[in-house]
Amino acid sequence: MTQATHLLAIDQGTTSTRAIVFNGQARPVATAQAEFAQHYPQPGWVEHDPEDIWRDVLGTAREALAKAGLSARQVAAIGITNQRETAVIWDRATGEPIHRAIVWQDRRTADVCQALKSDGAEPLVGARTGLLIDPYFSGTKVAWMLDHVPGARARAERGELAFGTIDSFLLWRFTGGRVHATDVTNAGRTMLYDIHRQCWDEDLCRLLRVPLQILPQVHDNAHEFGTTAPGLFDAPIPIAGMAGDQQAALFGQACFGAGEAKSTYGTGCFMLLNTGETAFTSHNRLLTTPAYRLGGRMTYALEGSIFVAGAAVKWLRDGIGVITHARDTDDMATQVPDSHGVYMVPAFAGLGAPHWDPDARGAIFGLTLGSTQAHLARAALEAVGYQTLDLARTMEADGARYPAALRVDGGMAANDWLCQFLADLLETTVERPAHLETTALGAAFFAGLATGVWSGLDDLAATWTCSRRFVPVMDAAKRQGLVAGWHDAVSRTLSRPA
Ligand SMILES: Nc1ncnc2c1ncn2[C@@H]1O[C@H](COP(=O)(O)OP(=O)(O)O)[C@@H](O)[C@H]1O
Ligand SMILES: O=P(O)(O)OC[C@H](O)CO
Repeated sequence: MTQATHLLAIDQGTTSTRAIVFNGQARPVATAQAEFAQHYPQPGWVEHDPEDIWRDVLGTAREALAKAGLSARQVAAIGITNQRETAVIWDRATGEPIHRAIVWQDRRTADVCQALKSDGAEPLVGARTGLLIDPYFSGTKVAWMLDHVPGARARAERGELAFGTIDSFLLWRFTGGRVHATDVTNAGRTMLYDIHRQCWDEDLCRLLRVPLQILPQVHDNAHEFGTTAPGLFDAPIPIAGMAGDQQAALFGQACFGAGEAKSTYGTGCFMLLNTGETAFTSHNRLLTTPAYRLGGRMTYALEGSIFVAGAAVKWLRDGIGVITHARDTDDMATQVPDSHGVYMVPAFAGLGAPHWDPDARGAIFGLTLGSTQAHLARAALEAVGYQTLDLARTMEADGARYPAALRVDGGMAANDWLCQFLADLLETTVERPAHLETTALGAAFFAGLATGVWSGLDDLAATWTCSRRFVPVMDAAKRQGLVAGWHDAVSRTLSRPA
């Protein structure tokens, strides 16, 4: 009999989908990737076509297995990790989405959120979910679809529709419509899930006008969720790991101890600090979120969420054509001694932590006739550093035990200039692992734990290796000057005074 020793991780991100095959030593052996279309039907709206996502997930999964020369029989399990909060509603009978997915960056429900805040709902939402009221989270997006797709609310109340974040939609498709489930980390981003009692919250469902019958079942991250339907692969594969991408990255970075943190630089940037079994409450507008649940035991994290990191670089490439490749920014930032006083505040999708200003919009300050493309590129990278610094300082202000070294990952962490700038600004060591695909690795870890490929966290921690450490070298006066300029730029970007 063929031994199943490999794991297939699906990383369904905001701009691309990756499938990576890992061997039993947690080394990637084959990767397939596909970028997909972003839809911006109105300013501030962002949508994805769930059919594009499913096509790419299946396509990249098959391609990665083929590249690895593996049969599905040699795969112990699939682990799914996903862009979080993005909401899909589909018909249970046909599996067809009733609307394009509303993406986490989408701001269309800003007014609904403002009304909820004005009605004084924020303390209840905070106490139950660990979140703030913001269009970022799934709940108001779900209600929007039920209200705007003709007949949807009535169908939802009759039990004909299912809601899920991307993980849940993919699980439904992988299992041929047999399983409607999610995991605690994705449920924890809906604004409908009580992260302390660990169940859907009826009061919040009523408040947000989301019928309970459309919600998925919620499980641990390492769990036998289901098995792939016949015909998808040359043999059925169990789906045994599921987690939101930021929590998967924390797990893939082996940040298992309280006080360990990582920052992931993809489309956005998300810094998560493991706080152990304590759900740490922020007094400075950070989020409390499930980090992972194993064997029914929850580990929590404190999270700082920045909506635009790599997205600013993508905008330089696709929006205004200043660069050809994202990686060009590394050389361009090095070519100039500084940003020439240019600051970019990338509030393209409002501002996340610690400002939570959905109405702020992006701005570039300090342009002169001497400003060049290189200055713009450098300002975009610098903005990512400054925003990370704001998160780190906010965590400190909350009294959270902050790590001695910050582990970084995500596509943008390949940028050496950015990693050095982060070390300089944060005045801390920045550690970059040998494999930047820690999000996918985290999903593989969960799937491997559920199926016995790995026996416990010690096994996983032993696989983590650092490829490069960046240590701070910038002098204090320079740093303080730069940071003061950033705070001035942010204060001029906020839609209301800070
Ligand atoms: N070398 C680089 N320097 C700067 N930005 C980069 C680099 N490589 C990738 N990026 C940016 O990182 C993002 C891709 O990272 P990825 O982790 O794949 O994102 P996601 O999972 O959100 O789709 C893109 O927005 C891209 O512009
Ligand atoms: O696509 P990413 O990797 O930037 O992640 C998106 C986040 O999960 C949104 O909360």
